[in-house]
Amino acid sequence: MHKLQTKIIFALSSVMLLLTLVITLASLASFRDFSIRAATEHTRTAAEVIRVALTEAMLTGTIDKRDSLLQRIASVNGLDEARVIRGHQVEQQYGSGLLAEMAADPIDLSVLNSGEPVFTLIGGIFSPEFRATIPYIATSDGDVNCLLCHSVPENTVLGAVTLTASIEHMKSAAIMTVSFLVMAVALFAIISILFLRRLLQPLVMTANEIEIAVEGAIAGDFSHRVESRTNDEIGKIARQFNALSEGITHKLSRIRENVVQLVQSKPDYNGSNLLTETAETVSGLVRVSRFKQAIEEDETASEVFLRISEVLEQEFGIETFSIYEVNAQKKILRSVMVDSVPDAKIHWCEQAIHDHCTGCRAVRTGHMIDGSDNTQICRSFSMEAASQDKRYLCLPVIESGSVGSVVQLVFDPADAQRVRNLRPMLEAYLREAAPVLQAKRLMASLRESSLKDAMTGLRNRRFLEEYAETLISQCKRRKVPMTLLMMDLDYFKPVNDTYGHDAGDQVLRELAVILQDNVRESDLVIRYGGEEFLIVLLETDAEAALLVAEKIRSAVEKHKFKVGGTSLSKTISAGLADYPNDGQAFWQVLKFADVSLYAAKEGGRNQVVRFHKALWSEKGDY
Ligand SMILES: Nc1nc2c(ncn2[C@@H]2O[C@H](COP(=O)(O)OP(=O)(O)OP(=O)(O)O)[C@@H](O)[C@H]2O)c(=O)[nH]1
Repeated sequence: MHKLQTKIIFALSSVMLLLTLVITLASLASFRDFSIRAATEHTRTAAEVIRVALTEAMLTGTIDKRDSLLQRIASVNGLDEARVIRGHQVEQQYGSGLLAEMAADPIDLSVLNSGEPVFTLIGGIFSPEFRATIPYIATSDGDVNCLLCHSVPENTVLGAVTLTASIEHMKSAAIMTVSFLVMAVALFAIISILFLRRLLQPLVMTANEIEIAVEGAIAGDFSHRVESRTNDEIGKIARQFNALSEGITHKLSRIRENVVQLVQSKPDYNGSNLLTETAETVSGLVRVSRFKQAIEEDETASEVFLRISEVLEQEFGIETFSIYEVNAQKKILRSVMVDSVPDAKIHWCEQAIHDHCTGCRAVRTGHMIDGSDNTQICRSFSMEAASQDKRYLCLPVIESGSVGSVVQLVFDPADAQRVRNLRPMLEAYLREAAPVLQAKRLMASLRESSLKDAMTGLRNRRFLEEYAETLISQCKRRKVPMTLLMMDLDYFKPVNDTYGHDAGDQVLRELAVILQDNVRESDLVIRYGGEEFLIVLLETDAEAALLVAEKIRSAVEKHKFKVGGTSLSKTISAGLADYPNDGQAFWQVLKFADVSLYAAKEGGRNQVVRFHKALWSEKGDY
């Protein structure tokens, strides 16, 4: 049975039981009282009858026969015993009389002494009897003057009569009445309980349905409805509960739709808690928004990649992954992160994708590649990883319609479902990252181009201004030399004058290639001015730099510059100075290289001059 119903019926039964008990006790008490009163009256009457009979016997002289008189009276219905005892005065006047007429017990004695009647119940609860011991008091009033026969003062206790009467019939009547009352109360209780059960049924059923519906709601299922059975408050509760459930479902559905739009993928809520899942997705989106704010404030694309790697590791618990950056122009793919290690070698894919980014299926198709069931989907997935039964999921990061980077998750088959579940949220992160990465890359390339000379593709003077101090401090820290080579084409003005400015530009472009080809990749070739070039030879002392300068001079001398339809020979002059021998400050060494170049021009051009103190001493300290 249901708890509420049990409680109410138990309470009602208890009340009924208590009521029965009270009624029974009250009935018994009143029956007892009634029985005593009736018996008292009955015995008083009998006592009076005996007195009159005894007086009559005395007057008619038949007092000797009083014994049989008393026996006859005692046999009257309702009386069990009638016994007369003599008082002390009568005993003195007439002797002690019959044996039965002597005081038999303490009650007799106390009545004879006090002159007060005693009425009491005897015989126990199962066979109750009423005993009355009533005194006969001498009086001159009334029908007969007692004092005529008894020479005693008025009000003397002449004797007493003890009568016992059975009250068994009263007990039976009481039991009958009480039984009837108990049965009536029990009947009333049964009818009340049945009625109450019927009355409680809708309440209990509604409460049960609400309980089931609330349990469902706690588990995220708001589809349960409660039947409205009555038109009273219970029915109203059911209707209002349904309205509440519908309201929540409606609002939750709207929140869910919005969340679906934000995540751009319908989350799989099957068998899961809708409310908890939605709340978790919203929290996830808040984290995505914070992530977006953080990456927008980051300086470089590398920092953004680092944050993506932190999200993968800390939020999604993925420790094995790759992040690739696509260079669409060169069609190469750079590994920016492998298992949280920046700029690590390609590990989870075949190395070939580095030189051919289209080898990566995600780059080629621009779609997510799910290798959680079949690793053969992408041929570039590392054969070694596949042999270890690793699976993968590659998510392209689309920047303005093309793949800018790829995030590859690598996991065990047992983790496949978990990875599938977190995919929508990860995609939300990547969607936020895409425009930011694009902006960072654009900024980087703008910055790069602002530091480059557009015509020759060499670094420009602005670059030098930015990095000069860094170059010197690097050399100082690593205790390595550095030589600056200042170069200038000889008689370049006539080229412009004779062949035109475009021809002059072509000569400068070809010269830039010659310069670049004759130095190491780590050296810096800078277009310093119009036809003036600076080469920073890192970790190179002046002796070694002299050889490089000579090699360049010779290469320029041998080169045939294509100008218009014809070819042209040109020479170049160079001046060089080194750190730390010639100067300690970058701009000082540069100045000395320039002074040496001037000396080379002065010395007849097409030559290399190494700085020496004499070139500057006339001009004083730098
Ligand atoms: N076509 C072209 N000419 C340039 C550029 N920058 C500077 N020039 C020219 O380079 C010439 C430099 O001439 P000058 O400084 O007189 O020296 P030069 O004729 O090379 O003779 P020396 O340096 O003394 O051997 C000038 O005519 C400039 O106009 C450029 O970007 N393109």
